Amino acid sequence: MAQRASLGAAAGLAAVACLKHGQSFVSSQVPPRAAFEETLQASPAEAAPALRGAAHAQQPSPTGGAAALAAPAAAAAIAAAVGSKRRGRASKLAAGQASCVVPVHSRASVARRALDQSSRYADLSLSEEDLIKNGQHVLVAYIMKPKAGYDYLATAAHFAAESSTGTNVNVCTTDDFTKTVDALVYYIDPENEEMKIAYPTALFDRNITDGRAMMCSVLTLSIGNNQGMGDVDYGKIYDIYFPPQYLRLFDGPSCCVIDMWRILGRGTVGGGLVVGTIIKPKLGLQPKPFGQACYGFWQGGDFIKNDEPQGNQTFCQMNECIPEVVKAMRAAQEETGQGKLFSANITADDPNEMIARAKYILNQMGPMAENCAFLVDGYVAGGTAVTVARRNFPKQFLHYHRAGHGAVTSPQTQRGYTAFVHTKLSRVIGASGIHTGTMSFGKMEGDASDKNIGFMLQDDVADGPYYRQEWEGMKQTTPIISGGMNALRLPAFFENLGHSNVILTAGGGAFGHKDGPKQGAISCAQGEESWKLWKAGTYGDVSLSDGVVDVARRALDQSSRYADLSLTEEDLIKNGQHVLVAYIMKPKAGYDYLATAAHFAAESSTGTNVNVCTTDDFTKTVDALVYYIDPENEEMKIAYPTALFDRNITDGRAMMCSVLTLSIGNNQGMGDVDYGKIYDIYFPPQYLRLFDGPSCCVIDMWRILGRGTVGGGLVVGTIIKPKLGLQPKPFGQACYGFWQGGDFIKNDEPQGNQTFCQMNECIPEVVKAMRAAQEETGQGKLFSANITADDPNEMIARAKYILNQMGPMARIIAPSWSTATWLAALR
Ligand SMILES: O=C(COP(=O)(O)O)[C@H](O)[C@H](O)COP(=O)(O)O
Ligand SMILES: [Mg+2]
Repeated sequence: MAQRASLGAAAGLAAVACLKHGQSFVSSQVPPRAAFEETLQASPAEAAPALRGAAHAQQPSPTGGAAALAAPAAAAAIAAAVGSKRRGRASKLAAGQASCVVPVHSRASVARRALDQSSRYADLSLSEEDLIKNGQHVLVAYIMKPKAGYDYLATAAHFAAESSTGTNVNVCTTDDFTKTVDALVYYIDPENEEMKIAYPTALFDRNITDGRAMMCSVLTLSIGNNQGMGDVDYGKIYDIYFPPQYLRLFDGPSCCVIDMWRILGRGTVGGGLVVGTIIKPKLGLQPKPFGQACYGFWQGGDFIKNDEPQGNQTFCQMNECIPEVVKAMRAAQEETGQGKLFSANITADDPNEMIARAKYILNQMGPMAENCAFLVDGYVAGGTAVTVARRNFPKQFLHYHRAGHGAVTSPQTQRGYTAFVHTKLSRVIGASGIHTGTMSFGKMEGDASDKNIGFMLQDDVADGPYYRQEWEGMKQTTPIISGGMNALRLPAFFENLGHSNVILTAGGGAFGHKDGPKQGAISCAQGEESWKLWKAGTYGDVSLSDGVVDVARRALDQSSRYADLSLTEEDLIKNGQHVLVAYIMKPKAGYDYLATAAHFAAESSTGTNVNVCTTDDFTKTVDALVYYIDPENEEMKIAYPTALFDRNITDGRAMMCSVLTLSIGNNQGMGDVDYGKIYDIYFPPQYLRLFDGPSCCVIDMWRILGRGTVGGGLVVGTIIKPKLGLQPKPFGQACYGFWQGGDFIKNDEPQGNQTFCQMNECIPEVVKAMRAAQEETGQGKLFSANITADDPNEMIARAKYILNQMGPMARIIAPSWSTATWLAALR
């Protein structure tokens, strides 16, 4: 115990030595090895065993007592913070869990106090006009608020530092080059919480395979670690500007609504509304009724999409369902004499599965392949999944469904980015169409001013809330309007937008129509027609929206179907057929708790906001069920039958994106839900085993480090700093320096193949450093190389290149992966 306390004191002291007065722990001229020695000399003797391989004379420090337990105290503070986020729900914790919270000693101020870096990371004399004219920066406008007591400019500068080349302290490895790629705060308005940052485009990672840009790198910096900084209360992106030169390094869309118009025989200009639906029920149709539902709608409508969770569920496997769709399409085309369109969901965790699905579907479609779009759940599966579709199937319309986006875009959250930003990014990465909600005319969250989203997606020059974007000929991404839409709501929607050249997907609006889907489809086409007639003055002075919006938002009470409070958790767990999810959920003011919970479960499984004519007895066997509510503590628990979740066609295995699409998908933007957040999720063992789980862990590291396989203790690691801005040689030197005393180095999360530090020069330096350090210390060394990219082929190319360079040391490489959208989804 005494030994532990003294080590704790040492660690605390080391931290103080490094962070005191916000100074670097050494001057930047001192080489890393000497720097390390100097730090050690400032630490008490007990520090030596903790810092492997270093044996130097140590002097006891007079501040040792005060700094003691700094590290455990920090851990306690984190535990306390997590606890406080759960707002007093500690009573629900098992007694044993609560005991892990230890008393908080005075510490946080040292750990959290940020260096004022405004002299380096802010330049308020820069003009936006010049930045745009020079075309070398991505500009990002945030609403940002520092935590109480923090200075606005200093916090903004810390934000820019953490989002580019810095951290919360100065680091000895920073050189003159580094500073040339600093992100700079160029505007602040503390009163309105506005902050603008200019990111040099050189900061962003570029493919080794084709030199093109990747959105994950833009996100990793602009909305990465800055989302969890201790001195920032919140920071959310409201606009983002891409200089045209850099914009052109992204794929952009390859198809859009114009291709649909052509297939529908409407020419290529102003083809008007593509009348579409979503097969409802959302889940729970078997192949035959699924095909019948398609056939019914195509009697009157143009376009059908898989609802976003529909894929290869055990009860509706693709190899039975797609042939039914093809049959229905063929028949409908023959009978109506018109082209028909189908958007098939190919989302999966594994890109190979996505490609297998797409190929299978195109193959089944045969000569109708052009009539087939591919749907990707682009928020939960991330930009990588979108890129799989964009790059492997550029001839197919790429349908971006955004289920789950509300977790970061909702006006209820002050972090993340807005729906405007999310949809704008989708055009950059190549979506042909993306859901844009209904701009307040349907059931989901939204606002009439969201029509700006439509303009940014479709026009060649458009104004965002802060920036004017020139797209310079990049194709449009067509808005897909969806969420509680029906014929009655369309005219006011079009009037607000100013045109009807968009795609409609009305699920409940078609299958909830009292005369069935054919009439539902025809009524939507009439919605467009009647708006045109109204505009022409045919109906005189009549309001388009009176009495309509209210109906759109009022949810049906579905609690008799989607809630069963008599179910016990014990039995659900014993039966092993359900994934159980515990939420903190609050309905909007005026909504009943149980009814909203049931609507939440409906939207997350087999239902929507209205009853649909296609629901059958089988459907109800896979309903998600609310089995527990505690309105006072805002607690709700839902049991999801495992049969609801999509399974690979290639190997029958499970995929996490499907779990997320249902459990934290559209329910994140419902008009009657104030907020809903997952606090726990339980997987029954049978289903859990359908996931891959880890293949390696710290045990492998211990083995490589020569510590056996049990209780090998701390792997002492670092992150190469500066975060960005090191060129290959100094990068290798930084590695060499740390490996003199430590075990493990990771690429900082945005480091990849920046133009100033390309992989084919940097990795050889790392290999050289590793070889030397291993020889000199006689110990194994570990490196975690960042292989993140939008394109999985790029990821594989990186991994192969790195392994190849490592040669016999390949076993000690850990690929590191950081897709910001995934992290956001899981947050
Ligand atoms: O299934 C639906 C709508 O069904 P229905 O027509 O029955 O309401 C879509 O997934 C949501 O519109 C997505 O929302 P958004 O478009 O806002 O992303
Ligand atoms: Mg849907």
